[in-house]
Amino acid sequence: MEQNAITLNPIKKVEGTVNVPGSKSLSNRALLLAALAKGTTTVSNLLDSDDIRHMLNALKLLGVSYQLSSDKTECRVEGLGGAFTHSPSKPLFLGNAGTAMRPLCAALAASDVNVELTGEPRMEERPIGDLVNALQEAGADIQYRQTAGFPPLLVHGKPLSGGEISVDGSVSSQFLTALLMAAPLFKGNVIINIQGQLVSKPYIDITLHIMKQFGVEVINRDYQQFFIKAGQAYVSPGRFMVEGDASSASYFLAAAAIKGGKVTVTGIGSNSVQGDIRFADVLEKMGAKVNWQEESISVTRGTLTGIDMDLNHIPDAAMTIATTALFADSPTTIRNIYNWRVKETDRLHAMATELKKIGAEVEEGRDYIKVWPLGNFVHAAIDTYHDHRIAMCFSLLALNEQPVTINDPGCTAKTFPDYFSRLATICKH
Ligand SMILES: O=C(O)C1=C[C@@H](OP(=O)(O)O)[C@@H](O)[C@H](O)C1
Ligand SMILES: C=C(OP(=O)(O)O)C(=O)O
Repeated sequence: MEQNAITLNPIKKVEGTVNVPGSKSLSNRALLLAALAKGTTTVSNLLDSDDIRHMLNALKLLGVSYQLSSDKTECRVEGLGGAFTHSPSKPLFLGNAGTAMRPLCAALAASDVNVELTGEPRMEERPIGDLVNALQEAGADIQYRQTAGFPPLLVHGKPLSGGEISVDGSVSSQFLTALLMAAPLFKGNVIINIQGQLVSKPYIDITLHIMKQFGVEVINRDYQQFFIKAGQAYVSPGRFMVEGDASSASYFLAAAAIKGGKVTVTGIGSNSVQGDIRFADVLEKMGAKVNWQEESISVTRGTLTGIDMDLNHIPDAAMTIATTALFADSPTTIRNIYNWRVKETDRLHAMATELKKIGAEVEEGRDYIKVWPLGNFVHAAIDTYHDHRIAMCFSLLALNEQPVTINDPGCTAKTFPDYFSRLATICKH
């Protein structure tokens, strides 16, 4: 259900500290590996949001036992000690959570279960064919319920023997992540060869990092080939602490770069395994002052200058640059972001459309966006296309002299349900 629009009044200054909620990428990976591991895992600082709820609901239907704390940020998962064994009584509804759909598809294909994977209408437009092809090459039985290459899927899981498989990495890194996380369920050695140019590469580092925490080693041959030796199994690390979400941090850091005051985000810092912390380097390049601590990042304002950069390595946080660019003194070009088009919405088109509404000059290319600085903002109602990041990026427009209206602000529930109230804690009007 859509929420009423909110209007943010012009913000004069931002100042303060925000503790960002747990990382979506780490929360869903941790829950899945905890379910497959031997032993009990306590996942701490779990994100409480729609994407995580979909993973938790799916695990419950798959017969995984867990206890969730009353504030839903800690989960004690009883590991199965191997593949799933229980076929759910109804389809697993995974909303629009790529980090649930893709990894569950691979893990279930290698488990002795029959299951249907469904999602929101947009999920039925988000590609999964490259992952299904790779799994079918490994002997998996997966069928498309409606349209070839897209969910919903019927997975007739069975033990898979392993061997050499290839996956195209040029649409989403989540396909490779899914194969890597499922590989220890295969009986033999697994060799994964990458075809095409691997996108969103740092998310693979998150995957390898967490697999290691759960006791599985992957040999990474320069992101071209991955080798997972047979006989490895996930073992609970006891407790897994989820770091703060680096993409969620980007909005507060950008606000400081535009109109600080000093803003500090805690729960994430120089120690992070998430590629999206490199967003702070981009802000620095634009002219903001960035201070790194092991568990926090602080930003203060600078005179912002436009940049021309390939931001394929930070696809989610790169959206924040597209609205920050309005406040710079020269144009900004964000390159190599074709896969913005296959996420929560066609983000390249949506960003360009909404930026134009507030009077900005924008060029939308096949795989890039160019944004010119804006002097006179026009008050507009921003459509959010069920995309949490559009809502959060465009909230930054209130750092000018005009208000901004955000339609359906509740869409931030995908990864950051209380985003607007946390933003309010650092705003001075
Ligand atoms: O593996 C992950 O946790 C993610 C990978 C990225 O997707 P792509 O690999 O599809 O770019 C990112 O956009 C998404 O929000 C989370
Ligand atoms: C692309 C995103 O989500 P998903 O995990 O569904 O791919 C995102 O959070 O920006």
